[in-house]
Amino acid sequence: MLKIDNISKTFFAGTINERRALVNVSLQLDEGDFVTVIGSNGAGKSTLLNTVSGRYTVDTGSIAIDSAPVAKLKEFQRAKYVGRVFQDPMAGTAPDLTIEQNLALALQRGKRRSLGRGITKARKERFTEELKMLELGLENRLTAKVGLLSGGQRQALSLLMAGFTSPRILLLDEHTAALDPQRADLVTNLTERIVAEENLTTLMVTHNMEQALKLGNRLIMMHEGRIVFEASAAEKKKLTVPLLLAEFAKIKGASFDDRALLA
Ligand SMILES: Nc1ncnc2c1ncn2[C@@H]1O[C@H](COP(=O)(O)OP(=O)(O)OP(=O)(O)O)[C@@H](O)[C@H]1O
Repeated sequence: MLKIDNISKTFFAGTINERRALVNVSLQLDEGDFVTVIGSNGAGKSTLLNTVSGRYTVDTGSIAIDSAPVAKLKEFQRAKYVGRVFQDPMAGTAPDLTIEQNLALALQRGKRRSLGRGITKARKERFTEELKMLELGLENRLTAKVGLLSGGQRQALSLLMAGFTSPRILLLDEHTAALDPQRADLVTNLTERIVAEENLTTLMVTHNMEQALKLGNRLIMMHEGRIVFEASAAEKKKLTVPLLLAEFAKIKGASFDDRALLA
């Protein structure tokens, strides 16, 4: 489904600001795999998602979605494969368009865009049904501008839109981090439901360890551009927050020792 093979990405290579964001990263997701990604600040988590979505191209290595090589495709050319929800609730939806216009746009993703004939009666019915699922009452506000919604409501809508056309890969980048605990729980539960119902292959970055353990069937930990710890489905079931923290400590200690050795 998603095959990331030995990719590397360095920003500002050869300058004083050089940042090795990804170093020889390989990762394979089978259909329906839901991998949670944790790691310290600057570990390369967002860059990993950005190289899958096409926001950044890789320096070396390859990425295949459904066996099709995509590493050289531009972001818009990958849009038909990839659904994405960002940390910023404002990023996934268009504030000046109504809820139904946003949903119509999401349906058009990867196809030729045309807003005019986007909102048919049949579509309105579908939108109403899908919005009911969110249990936020948005089905009664189809013609309300999205800019009027709360962050949590927008994030729930973004998630619905990202899952709308059953993307081959769903990328979630700290998509509950900016929400208050109650809304974060709501969006977390919604994520679980949408991913399960659509059997979406998903990569989710989170700083919340409980969320990383609750969601998904596999887990990876990144540090300094590398995947430093991987839990398979069976291993993930046995993981706890203290065990993850112990892994973190071990890895940070190890890299400190490495640096000490180099000094
Ligand atoms: N567009 C960019 N230009 C320059 N450097 C970048 C860019 N994007 C990321 N980096 C650098 O690449 C490294 C990895 O960043 P990335 O955002 O992927 O980390 P992250 O694990 O998502 O961190 P965080 O948890 O803090 O969001 C960092 O050193 C960062 O400064």
